[in-house]
Amino acid sequence: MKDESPSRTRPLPQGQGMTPVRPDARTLIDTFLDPGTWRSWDGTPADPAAPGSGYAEELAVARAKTGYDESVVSGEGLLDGRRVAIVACEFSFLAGSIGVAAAERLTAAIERATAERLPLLAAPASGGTRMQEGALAFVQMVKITAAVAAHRAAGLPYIVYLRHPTTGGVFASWGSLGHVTAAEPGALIGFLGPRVFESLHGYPFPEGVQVSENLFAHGLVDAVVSAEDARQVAIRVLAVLCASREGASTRPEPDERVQPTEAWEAISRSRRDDRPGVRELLRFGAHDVTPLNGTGEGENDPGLLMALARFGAVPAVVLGQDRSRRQIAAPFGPAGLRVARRGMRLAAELGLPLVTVVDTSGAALSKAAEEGGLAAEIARSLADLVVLDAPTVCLLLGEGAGGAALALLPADRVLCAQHAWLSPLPPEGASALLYRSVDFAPEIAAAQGVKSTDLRRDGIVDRVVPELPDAAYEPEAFCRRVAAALEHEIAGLLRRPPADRLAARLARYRTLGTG
Ligand SMILES: CC(C)(COP(=O)(O)OP(=O)(O)OC[C@H]1O[C@@H](n2cnc3c(N)ncnc32)[C@H](O)[C@@H]1OP(=O)(O)O)[C@@H](O)C(=O)NCCC(=O)NCCSC(=O)CC(=O)O
Repeated sequence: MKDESPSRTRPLPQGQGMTPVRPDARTLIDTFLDPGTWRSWDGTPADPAAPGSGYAEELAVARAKTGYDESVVSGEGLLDGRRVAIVACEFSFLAGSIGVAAAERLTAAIERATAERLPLLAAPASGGTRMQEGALAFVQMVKITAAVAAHRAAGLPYIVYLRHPTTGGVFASWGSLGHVTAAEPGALIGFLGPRVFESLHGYPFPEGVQVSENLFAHGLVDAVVSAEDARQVAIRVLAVLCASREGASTRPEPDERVQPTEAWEAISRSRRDDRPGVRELLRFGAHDVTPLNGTGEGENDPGLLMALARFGAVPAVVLGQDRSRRQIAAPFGPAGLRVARRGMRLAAELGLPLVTVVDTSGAALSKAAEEGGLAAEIARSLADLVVLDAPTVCLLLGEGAGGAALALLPADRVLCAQHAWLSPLPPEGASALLYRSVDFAPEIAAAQGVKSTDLRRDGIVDRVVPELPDAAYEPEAFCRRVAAALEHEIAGLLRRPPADRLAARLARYRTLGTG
């Protein structure tokens, strides 16, 4: 569709910095899609205004002024060669507000995307419910939400790019339901519009709250990116979310005999500062990596890295305890587990394999962690994982101390790096518990069967990935070896019927130690 609109861009409101312009809906769509591939799905919208009314006049003026026939645009195109559906608001048309006709256009487009099994991209920018249409407009958010929920329930991706400004019922419905959500830099994103707030209360809404960057800081959006970068994010995300779940056959499992190591030596090696962690695993062993941010519900934890990625051909949601953040952040706590549980839901909903990476010296032990529900969150994580409706692989990568490790353990297949370990407490803690002294940690570690080969012997681990002779000496090669093992395991799981996979997982944990 060729754009004839006179309002291709809009100036930013006062006080929003120096960025001079924001793209209108069609410019945004042109930025997103491959050139020349856009096809509109829009028919002539119904006219909700009584002829001769003030509202009819406003609609006529908006149409003449903007070149748009309604506040939303819908259609399809190619994104890096992949067919996608797209819906976007045009703010210059009555503030991108949603009345019955706009809601109908949105809902029909979402339903068509679902019927044609297309990934859906949404780019709202709106003052919310159209005030001229009142309560009937207000309840339209329900049908839009129902359509989004059905799209997601069909296992289809929904990606949201929040633009300046997104407020009210739009933010509180289809703007906040993305599997992945990005926001425009410096954009005003909030529930109640600040102008309305000030008029109602007589003082301004606090500055710096309803802005993309603050939403990111609170784990409410995954990224703050320009429209050009949002295109690249969407391409990478869809490369993972739409990747084949067939489980292409990989090379046969290599014979990975490992040299036996003393437990204490393994523990010492696992604690080296230069040992590769989940970040190095993703850098050297994965591609199409997109970090996700926070719970989407107002919490974040720098100790938990969540990302979409591919290992070779296979896609995955990766949830990893991030050793690189230990020095600068509080230890992994209940918020980290809530972030992890978002990743689990994402995997289950989209049928994506899940990879958990255990590398923790123990959970946060603090007032905040206790009051934040650490134990309950470990329990919920265990409960979610053990019955998760997705192929799951756990990688014990380094330290594996206590409930924080256990919370990410249950999986169809469990891999363990040669010098990784799993223990109910850090060995020093176990020594203190039994002997009121930390001095017996090496002996206790040896006796508790915490090292990789012991874990494999006991059926807790399926496969040990060698370190030659230590992951810290060969980080790149080690990470590639681990990634190849992950790809192999995931591909194998994808080839199994889901019901068999789940039954085998439950049987494994039912019989551990007794079988
Ligand atoms: C979105 C904004 C921050 C944009 O500020 P700007 O300074 O850029 O623009 P502006 O305020 O001059 O608005 C541009 C024009 O759009 C109109 N306008 C804004 N929002 C509208 C709406 N929802 N319905 C109908 N018209 C609307 C304004 O009156 C103005 O008209 P003119 O140019 O003629 O003067 C602000 O408009 C705002 O705070 N809007 C209210 C947001 C909000 O609280 N929505 C909740 C609605 S109830 C809802 O959605 C349900 C729910 O909350 O669950």
